Amino acid sequence: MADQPPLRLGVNIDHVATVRNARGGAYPDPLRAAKIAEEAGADGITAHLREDRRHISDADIDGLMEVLSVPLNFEMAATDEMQAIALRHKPHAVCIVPEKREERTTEGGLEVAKDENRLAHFIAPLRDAGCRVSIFIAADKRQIEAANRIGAEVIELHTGAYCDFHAEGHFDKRDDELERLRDMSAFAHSLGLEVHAGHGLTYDTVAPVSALPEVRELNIGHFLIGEAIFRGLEPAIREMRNIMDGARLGR
Ligand SMILES: CC(=O)[C@@H](O)[C@H](O)COP(=O)(O)O
Ligand SMILES: NCC(=O)COP(=O)(O)O
Repeated sequence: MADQPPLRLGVNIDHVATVRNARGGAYPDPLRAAKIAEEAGADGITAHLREDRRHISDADIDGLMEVLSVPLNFEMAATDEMQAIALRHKPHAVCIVPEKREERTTEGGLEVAKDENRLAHFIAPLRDAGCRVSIFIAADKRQIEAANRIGAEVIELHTGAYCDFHAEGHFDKRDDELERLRDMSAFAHSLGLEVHAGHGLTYDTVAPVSALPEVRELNIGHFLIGEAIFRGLEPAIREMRNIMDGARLGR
């Protein structure tokens, strides 16, 4: 275990903006949260500029590009509007995610296999602009193969079902999902893809995913922002970092 490559933590600050937008003001500031996350050991910051701007705003992305000392992973839907914003900023990374206005949070992964030709043309200029392109998908062989064919360098496996089964106490189904994540991360790695994972991860669910040898980065947000209410953002992130590192080292 000890010779595994380091596991990066991307802290998603979307839901600092959710709290800010609840009152329509400027507090709490997602940029301040991002700087605290940097101090706490985040290897990157993730922000999802949704079409409906329910949390992260265009100004937040402008500000993050100005103030961050760690890479920005810009999550976006595969739309012309978002592509233009990404090409204007040229963030370190873009992650293409599915989006439905009526959803409460990201449901499922991007259906790459049904939209290969359009997505291949959509991500090409992003890669040409130097952005590392990631595709947010379910742990599904067909989607992984399609993501590889369209030229993505990275896939991010959706861990929502694994986390939900854990929270609901359906531990057999949880373990089946974890097995799927294990198999599909190894399969994606065998194709030469870099493997990330995220969505719904908590202190109780992060260790087994951290121990998957091919996983290089975890993106975690909602739980950390919630936990920050009780213990502060820096301690919340440091605890997540400790659990990830311990699992990686087989402790
Ligand atoms: C793609 C993903 O899993 C997260 O970035 C998630 O999108 C956070 O934003 P929402 O909670 O608005 O879905
Ligand atoms: N891509 C996953 C992410 O950025 C954070 O998801 P969550 O921890 O907020 O569910």
